[in-house]
Amino acid sequence: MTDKETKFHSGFAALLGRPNVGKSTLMNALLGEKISIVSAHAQTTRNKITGVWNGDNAQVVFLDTPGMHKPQSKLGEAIRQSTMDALDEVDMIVFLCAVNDPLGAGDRYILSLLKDRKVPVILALSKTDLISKEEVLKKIVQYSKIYPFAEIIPLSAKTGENLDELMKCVVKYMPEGPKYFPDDMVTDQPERNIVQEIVREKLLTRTRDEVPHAIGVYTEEFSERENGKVYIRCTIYVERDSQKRIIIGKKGSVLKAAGQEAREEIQNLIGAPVFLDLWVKVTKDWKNKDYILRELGYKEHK
Ligand SMILES: Nc1nc2c(ncn2[C@@H]2O[C@H](COP(=O)(O)OP(=O)(O)OP(=O)(O)O)[C@@H](O)[C@H]2O)c(=O)[nH]1
Repeated sequence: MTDKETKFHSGFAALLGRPNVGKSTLMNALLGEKISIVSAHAQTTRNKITGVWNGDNAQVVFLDTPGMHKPQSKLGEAIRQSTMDALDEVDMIVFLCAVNDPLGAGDRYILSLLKDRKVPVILALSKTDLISKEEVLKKIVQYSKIYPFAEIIPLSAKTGENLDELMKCVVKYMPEGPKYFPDDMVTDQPERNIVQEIVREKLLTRTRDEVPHAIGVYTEEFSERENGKVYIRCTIYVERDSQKRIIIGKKGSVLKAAGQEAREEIQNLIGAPVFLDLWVKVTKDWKNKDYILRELGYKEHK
């Protein structure tokens, strides 16, 4: 074996893209485990989630970033800032676009944020299963004209097409380095955050038309009880009384069904029986309240 083959490569890769292009789906396909929430609804990924990919002689730590867009509120600003901070720490960027979306102002905005950064950017053109090969080729040409991408890889997280190719490419740009995390660790996201994301996903899938983006979930307590059960209490923040009524539903039906589904998923994840206690709290304009942003992990505690 030559020296080159035995060297270990490792580093950090940020996954970027407009909302709904399939970042979470790709992450899950690459890592083979549900670590970040997937929903047909845009803007569901709020926290910076780290996934760890292990290959032969290589390890890649992914930072799954929230959908990037021009900030409209303090929450939006905090999300964008945390994304930009993450970009200064990575070894490379994977910019994900859906081939069936027209190349638009949103993509150009993200690329304008990337242009001053020194790290290579790979363009991953996702959802190739949705259009013909000829159309995919046209897209590749179109994108190659607007940014000096290090590589362009068409892929589908649904069918698995070119996922190996993507990882080969990512590894190629990783510097020599240590194994940062043990093999069996897929994410370093604390269980509390995963719980929040699951509860939020279950509520959003039931209420997305009525309360889009108005829900924030915070895990107040996560403790193991003597009887072996895990007690979890979450507060669900909404902005108005009317939204609280929607979240709770007739005779508590919405909250109950969402809670039951979330509980089952959390149980599977942590492998212990769970008691999930959900409380809904109306906090006007919670998206602009600094203290709640801090609680939700978007700003440092002072
Ligand atoms: N046909 C097809 N659909 C896909 C593919 N990847 C993702 N999707 C679908 O696209 C939608 C959005 O996927 P997500 O993974 O939630 O997107 P995201 O970029 O993480 O979204 P945000 O969290 O809002 O930033 C879901 O309905 C997925 O099932 C793909 O390769 N092919």
